[in-house]
Amino acid sequence: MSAEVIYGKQLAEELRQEMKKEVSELHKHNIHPKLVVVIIGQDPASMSYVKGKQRASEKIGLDSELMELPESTSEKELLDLIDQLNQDQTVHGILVQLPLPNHIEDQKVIEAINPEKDVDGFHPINVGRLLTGQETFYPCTPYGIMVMLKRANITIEGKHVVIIGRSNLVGKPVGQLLLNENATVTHCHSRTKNLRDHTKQADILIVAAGKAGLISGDDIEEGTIVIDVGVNRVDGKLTGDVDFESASEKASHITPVPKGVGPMTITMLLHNTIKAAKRIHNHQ
Ligand SMILES: Nc1nc(=O)c2c([nH]1)NC[C@@H]1CN(c3ccc(C(=O)N[C@@H](CCC(=O)O)C(=O)O)cc3)C=[N+]21
Repeated sequence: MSAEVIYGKQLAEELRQEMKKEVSELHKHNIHPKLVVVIIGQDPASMSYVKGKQRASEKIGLDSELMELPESTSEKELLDLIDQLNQDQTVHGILVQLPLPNHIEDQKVIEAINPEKDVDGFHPINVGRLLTGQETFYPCTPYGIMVMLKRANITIEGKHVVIIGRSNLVGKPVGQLLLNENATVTHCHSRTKNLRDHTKQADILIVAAGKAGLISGDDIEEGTIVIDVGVNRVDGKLTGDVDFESASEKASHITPVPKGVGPMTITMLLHNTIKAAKRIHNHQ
């Protein structure tokens, strides 16, 4: 079997066209959704992601501001800035690019963001809402994965989904979203024994481990749906966690890297920013 490739990039473009129309409608009601992205330091990979977010925001007509702060920024300075952005009526979404330098505690920064402006969906309030099945900002990568599965007409209810990875950003929340939609979810991670025994049982395999080449065709059964969330740089090239060539011979569906999950992550960030603006302005 040769897998159907699910191109997040293509779906992302469709969705962004719709969002562009929605933003111009909001402008007519004097609502100008605005995203502020804060980046500390100059890590080249992080810089390239935030530039991508910036470009995508502008393309659909969002107001967007990139705040580039030096590596030497103190935790207090960052928290003060967040406080300012929380109070700024013109700002609807705040994203602080992770990872942060070692002298700043990620969780402290995440908790400082007003949950109503938390377009990443990382604030404990929003995490708790997701856990209890309430309406909230869903983290962008997990949300993007759900939209991709739906648009590919993949049924989630009753499926056995195996997730490799348990980060707060991807592994845990994607498991929660899938559980909320009645999947049976298994989480594997770095201490899991006999990983292949688990991956072979997956109807849907989500790989978010951050290890290039972790999964190959030998690790899955025929007909598995494979979602590759890896963003690894190997010899300067972006590659996922899955060996695409061997896995696509057995999978029924597979996402590539690049052009797979990544563009959907950015798209859901745009979606969350529009949603934040509508909520703050009490618009429908
Ligand atoms: N607060 C926070 N929120 C995040 O959502 C967040 C973060 N920090 N830190 C880093 C990770 C990583 N991430 C990506 C987003 C888009 C692509 C993406 O669009 N990738 C393109 C290619 C981009 C390229 O070639 O460089 C693709 O896969 O086709 C990748 C990675 C968001 N993250």
